[in-house]
Amino acid sequence: MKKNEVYTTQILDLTNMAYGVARIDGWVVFVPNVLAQEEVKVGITKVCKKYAYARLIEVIKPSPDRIEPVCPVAKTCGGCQLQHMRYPAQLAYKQKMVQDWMPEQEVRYPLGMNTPYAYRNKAQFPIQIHSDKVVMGFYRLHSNDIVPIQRCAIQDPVINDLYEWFQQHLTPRLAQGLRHIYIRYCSSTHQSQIVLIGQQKNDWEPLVKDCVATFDHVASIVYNRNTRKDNVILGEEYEVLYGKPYILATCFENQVRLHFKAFFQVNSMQMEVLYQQALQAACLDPSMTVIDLYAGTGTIGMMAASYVKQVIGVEIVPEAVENAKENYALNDLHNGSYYCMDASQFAHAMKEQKQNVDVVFVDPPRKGMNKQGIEDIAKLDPQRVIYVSCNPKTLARDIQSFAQVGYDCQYVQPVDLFCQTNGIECVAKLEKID
Ligand SMILES: C[S@@+](CC[C@H](N)C(=O)[O-])C[C@H]1O[C@@H](n2cnc3c(N)ncnc32)[C@H](O)[C@@H]1O
Repeated sequence: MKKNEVYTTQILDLTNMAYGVARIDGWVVFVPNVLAQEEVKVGITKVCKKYAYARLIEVIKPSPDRIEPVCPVAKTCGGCQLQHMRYPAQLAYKQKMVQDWMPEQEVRYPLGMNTPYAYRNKAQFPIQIHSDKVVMGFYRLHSNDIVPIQRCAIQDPVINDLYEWFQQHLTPRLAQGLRHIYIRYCSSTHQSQIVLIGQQKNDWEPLVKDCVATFDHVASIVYNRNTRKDNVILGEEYEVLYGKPYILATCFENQVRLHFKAFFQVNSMQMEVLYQQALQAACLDPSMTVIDLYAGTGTIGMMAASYVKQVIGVEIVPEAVENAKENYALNDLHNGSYYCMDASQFAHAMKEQKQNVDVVFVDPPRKGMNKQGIEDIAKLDPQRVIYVSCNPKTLARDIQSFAQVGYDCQYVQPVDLFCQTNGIECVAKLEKID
């Protein structure tokens, strides 16, 4: 098999990265933008030792699940892998993907959105200067080239408006040294935040004034200095150019003070569906002590706080911990204490104190938990662990580790927070084996 060769083939299946799988002359070939059972014409783009990649040239026999993507750059932009698939088929695909990672678990049908577009409350647009022109957009799949999009179909329209405004107003002089513009918008409070990320601060005062005068929802503009050479987007130092370093969001009836460095689910509507599932699985009562590990700004803990005796929260980002403490006060909740610490180390230290714990919520980043942390949680002897995860692969691994220390997974409920993409959130209910 050689690069640029053209083949007609059948797509057998989709991988969890939403690549179609074909078998051509004994080679496994991965093709984006196709669906299972389709007959397609493809061109080979890369040949590795045992497999190859190809691009779609033509769909000869389309799947009944194929639709025309809403976005004109869906095929080239790396953001959405599934825009060409009907939404019910996306949900079925995600259920199968989660089930494939954990064949022995009960994986329920994913809870999806009625309108699976315009949901994202946060965007990070890379910026480059080419031939004295500012280029903003999203990265092309597996590349650092920017696809200069017009409006993104999964972003909140307010973020698209801000993005268009910056496209028009950022001159090469003002964009000098900038790497990203990060925009967050909370529709429930109608507040947006803009973070200019780069290596140098430019004369942005007129731009800031103009932006604030144009959009009544802009509540915060921040310069974040990032001189790192890797692909971590945010740096440590920052300077507030307008407003505060945080904006206000909501989670259920609670107000959430949200620092730009603090995590917040990117789909606010489905975040509440997800947390409702976590709450339901937790079966809380007023005598209980609950731990909220990987707590962010305290959103899960605050939701639980009114049902239990006390909540103890742990989070590693200091600004998020500060927000969590402020958020309890803001919402007149008095039974939460939050600590800035590594979650596993906290579980270890708590075990020494022999404190009674009834339910543990864990919501780690994509890499999941470590075995020691899981063992230490088990030594706290909670009745149940509610595991919220954005990565079914590490969730499957950690469910097995919990099983080894006496916790049985009762079910896994996927919730679609990332419509049109191959991402999925899950809630797993783990119960102590008596
Ligand atoms: C998926 S987010 C969940 C946040 C929060 N539960 C929410 O829903 O908004 C994971 C959080 O874990 C935090 N984190 C990452 N590594 C950590 C660690 N080793 N110990 C404690 N928190 C950590 C991150 O800063 C982030 O806030």
